[in-house]
Amino acid sequence: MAFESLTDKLQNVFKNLRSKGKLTEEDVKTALKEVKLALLEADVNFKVVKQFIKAVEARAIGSDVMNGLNPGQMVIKIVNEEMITLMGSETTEIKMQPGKSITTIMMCGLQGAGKTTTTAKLAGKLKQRGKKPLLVACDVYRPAAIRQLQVNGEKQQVDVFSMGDNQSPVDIAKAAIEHAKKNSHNVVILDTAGRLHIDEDMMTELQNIKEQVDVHQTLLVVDAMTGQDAVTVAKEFDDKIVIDGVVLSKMDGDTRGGAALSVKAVTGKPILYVGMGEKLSDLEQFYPERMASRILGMGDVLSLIEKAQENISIDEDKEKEMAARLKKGKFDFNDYLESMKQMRNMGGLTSILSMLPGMGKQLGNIESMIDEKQLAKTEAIILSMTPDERKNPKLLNLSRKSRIARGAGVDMAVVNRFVKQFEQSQKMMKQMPGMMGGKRRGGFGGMRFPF
Ligand SMILES: Nc1nc2c(ncn2[C@@H]2O[C@H](COP(=O)(O)OP(=O)(O)OP(=O)(O)O)[C@@H](O)[C@H]2O)c(=O)[nH]1
Repeated sequence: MAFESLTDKLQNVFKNLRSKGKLTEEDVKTALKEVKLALLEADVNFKVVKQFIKAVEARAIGSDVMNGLNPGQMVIKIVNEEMITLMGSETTEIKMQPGKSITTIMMCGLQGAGKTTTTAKLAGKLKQRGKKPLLVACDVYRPAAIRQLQVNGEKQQVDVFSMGDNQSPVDIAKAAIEHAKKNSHNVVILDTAGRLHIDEDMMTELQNIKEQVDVHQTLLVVDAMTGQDAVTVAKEFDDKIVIDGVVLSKMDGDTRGGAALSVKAVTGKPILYVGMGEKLSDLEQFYPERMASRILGMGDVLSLIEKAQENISIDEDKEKEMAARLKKGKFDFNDYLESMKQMRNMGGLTSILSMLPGMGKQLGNIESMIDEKQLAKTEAIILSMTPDERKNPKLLNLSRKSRIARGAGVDMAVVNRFVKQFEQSQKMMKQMPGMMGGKRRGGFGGMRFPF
C-alpha cells in the first residue's frame, strides 16, 4: 500500500504526542526529530525535509499551540497543513485551450516510467470530461510502443494516430494536428519516446517537437517507486525542456512516498495525476490535501478536529460576550459552564466516528482528545455549587468544598485545585486585559482541567 511505512511511523510519533496533556518545547522538538527521520527514510529530499521541519517548528513552538486545548492535536494539524503546502496546496488541472482550438499535450519520460499507459489513461479521463482526444505515436524507436498505444487506445475507445517508424516525431506530430483539425478532435496527446537515461538526443528531440509544434502542456511521467531518482529526473527535464506538471506513476507500489512529497518543492512544478495501478482506469487526480491525509493516515481525525472547532464557534455571539467579560476579569463559573457546554458539543461526534470505516484504530485517540469524562466531572463540580458560589468562588469554604466534592464524586483535592486555578485565572485576566481577544478557542484563560 502506498506510504505504508511512512504512515506507520508518523502515527507512532503522533500517538506519543497525543498521550501528553501538555507539551514542552522539548516534547515538540523530539517529535519533530522523529518526523524528520521518518521523512528521510521515506526518501524525501533532505533539503525539503529540513525546510519542512523548520516551518512546522516555527509554528508549533509557541504559547498559542502549547497552551491550547489539545497541543498534541495542534502540532499534528500543523504537520498536516505544512504537508499540503509542500505538495502544492491546490489541485492543478490540465489547462485547455479556449473555444474550438486544439490543446496539444506532450507526454515525456524515461523508458518504462509508464508513459504510454498513462497517455491512454489520461485520454480516458479527458473523454469522460467530454473531450475528443487523439493519441499520437511519436515513439519511432520502439515499434512495440506504437502497438501498445494502439491497443490501449482501442481499449479506451480513443483514436490513435500513427505513421509507423519511418518519419520524424516532429513530422508525425504536425500531421497528427492536421488530422485532429479535420476530425474535430480537441485534444492531441503526443506519446514521445523514452530512453533508459536522460541524454542529449532525447532532450533535443523533445525540444524540436515543442518548438515546431504548438505544444500547450508538457507533462512528465515519473515512476514513484524510484523515489528521489524520480525527483532528479523531473528537475532535469524541467531544466532542459520546461515541463508544466508531473504524473507520478506506480504510486500503488510506492510504500515510501518520497517522490510525491518532494516533486513540487524541488521542481516548483505540480503533480497533476497519480497512477494507482496497471488498469487504464487507475489514474487519479492529485489532491495535495487528500494525499497529506492519506500519508498521515488520519484524514478523518483531521476533519473531526475541524468539525469540533466549528462546533465550538457555533455560538459566536456568546463567545464574543464571554470574551468581553473575560477581558474585564468578570468571568465566573457560569461562563466556565457555558464554555464546557460548547466543548461538549464535540462529544457527540465520537459516536459518529465509530461508524466511519477504518476508524477503529483511531477511536482511542479521539476519545482522549475529547475526554468526555473530564468534561463531565468538571461540569459536576460547578453544578454542585450554589448560584452565588458560581459567581463568587470566595464563598467556597472548606466544608462547602467538601460537600461539592462528594456531590460531584471527586476528591476534595480536585475541587481545591480547580477553585484555586480558577481564581488564579481570574486574577490573570484582570492583570492582562485583552488576552482573550485573539483567535484562541476553547481555552479558558489558559486554565486546564483540574484532573
Ligand atoms: N502498478 C502500476 N503499474 C504501472 C502503472 N503505470 C504503468 N505501469 C506499468 O509499468 C510498465 C511500463 O509502462 P509503459 O507505459 O510501457 O511505460 P513507458 O514509459 O511508456 O515505456 P516506454 O514505452 O518503453 O518508454 C507497464 O507494465 C505498465 O503496466 C501504475 O500506475 N501502477
